[in-house]
Amino acid sequence: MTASSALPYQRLHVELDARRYPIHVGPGLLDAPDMLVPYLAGRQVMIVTNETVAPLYLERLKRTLSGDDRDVRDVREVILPDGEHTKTLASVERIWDALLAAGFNRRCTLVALGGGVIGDMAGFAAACYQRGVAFVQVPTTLLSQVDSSVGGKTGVNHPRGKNMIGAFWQPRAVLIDTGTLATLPARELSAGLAEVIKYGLIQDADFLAWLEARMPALRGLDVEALTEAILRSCAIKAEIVARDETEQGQRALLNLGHTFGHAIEAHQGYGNWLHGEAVGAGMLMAAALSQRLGWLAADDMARVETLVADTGLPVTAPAAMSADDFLATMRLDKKNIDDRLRLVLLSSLGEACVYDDTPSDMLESLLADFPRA
Ligand SMILES: NC(=O)c1ccc[n+]([C@@H]2O[C@H](COP(=O)([O-])OP(=O)(O)OC[C@H]3O[C@@H](n4cnc5c(N)ncnc54)[C@H](O)[C@@H]3O)[C@@H](O)[C@H]2O)c1
Ligand SMILES: O=C(O)C(=O)C[C@@H](O)[C@H](O)[C@H](O)COP(=O)(O)O
Ligand SMILES: [Zn+2]
Repeated sequence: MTASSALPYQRLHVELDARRYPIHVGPGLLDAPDMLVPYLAGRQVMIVTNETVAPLYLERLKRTLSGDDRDVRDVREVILPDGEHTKTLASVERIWDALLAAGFNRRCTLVALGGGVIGDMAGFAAACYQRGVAFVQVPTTLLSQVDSSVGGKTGVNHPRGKNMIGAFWQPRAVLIDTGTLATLPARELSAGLAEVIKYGLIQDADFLAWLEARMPALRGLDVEALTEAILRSCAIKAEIVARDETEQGQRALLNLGHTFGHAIEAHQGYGNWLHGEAVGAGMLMAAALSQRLGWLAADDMARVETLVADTGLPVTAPAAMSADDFLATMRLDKKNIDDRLRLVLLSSLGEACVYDDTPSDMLESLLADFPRA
């Protein structure tokens, strides 16, 4: 971070009937037992992390969770390999194996320490272990802080499609220590900013304009700008999830750019392209299609292109991917109903819709014409 933060920690809530849970945001929260311990189900705690994040933050979290003489907890860890390609059922089995080896019961809590890959897998492991145990999200990438730690989508990839195996399973709390962003590689920061831009595009034109002005500060790790981006993003996500927890309707708007992006990720074998990068290119494809439908003006399209480029994200699709490659994966997308492709498109900047009537020749020509590199 470029500035040491005088900001206090802040808190939002996800309002899900009786299952309201907090999102704590602030610097140094990894060291704050008050923000974590009240959300544990019992004395058994399994931290799920990976080999990149463990050397950075595991010991601090263990100290915070371990308790004192009066209140001792059994805190274990499972350290998984790193990378999107490891987001598989086999990795989740390693979590279950560790839980059983430790003799953990239904009153245990899983704590996900890491990015979205760890959070999605730990959440899914928690959803299934002994038919469901508590879990807490401690996200350490920008992407996981603004998106994946909130809302309860958990799961793993399948070679044929992204997040194809999973469950909705909400965390008991989300603890966002903004200090962890200091160690995040610049490329991962840009990937996280893709999901931040998404919120502006789908429902907040003012936020979009703020992002255009503040992108250099965000990429420069300005702590106040990042904190504001996290709070505004989480507020939008929490509000959409509260309206439509299991994606019966409006939650699908959070999928802007993902139908195209998931096709890129699956085609690449979940390597090379980061999720946020694929979403960045996918949002450009969705915007370009919206322009062809006559919904987005050329000036608006240019604003989206400039913002995505200024974020350091790819503005082209992979050279090796044909229109048919895109369509093969897009046909398996979870949003589709019967044979109809449902895409999230932009009705204007700051407003999105789910649309299932795109003329197939228009989509095919967009997929063929979109720039490749
Ligand atoms: N559940 C949801 O709602 C949701 C939403 C968005 C994305 N996702 C999923 O999230 C995943 C992407 O998440 P991601 O972008 O966090 O990727 P990631 O989990 O792979 O993390 C990115 C990289 O950063 C490293 N890292 C994590 N924290 C770090 C830190 N503080 N300092 C240094 N390195 C650190 C990780 O080890 C990894 O190498 C995808 O699988 C995507 O499908 C899920
Ligand atoms: O929370 C949601 O809903 C989202 O769609 C957020 C997305 O950013 C995220 O990538 C999510 O995992 C995609 O879900 P999927 O159902 O399309 O696999
Ligand atoms: Zn996403």
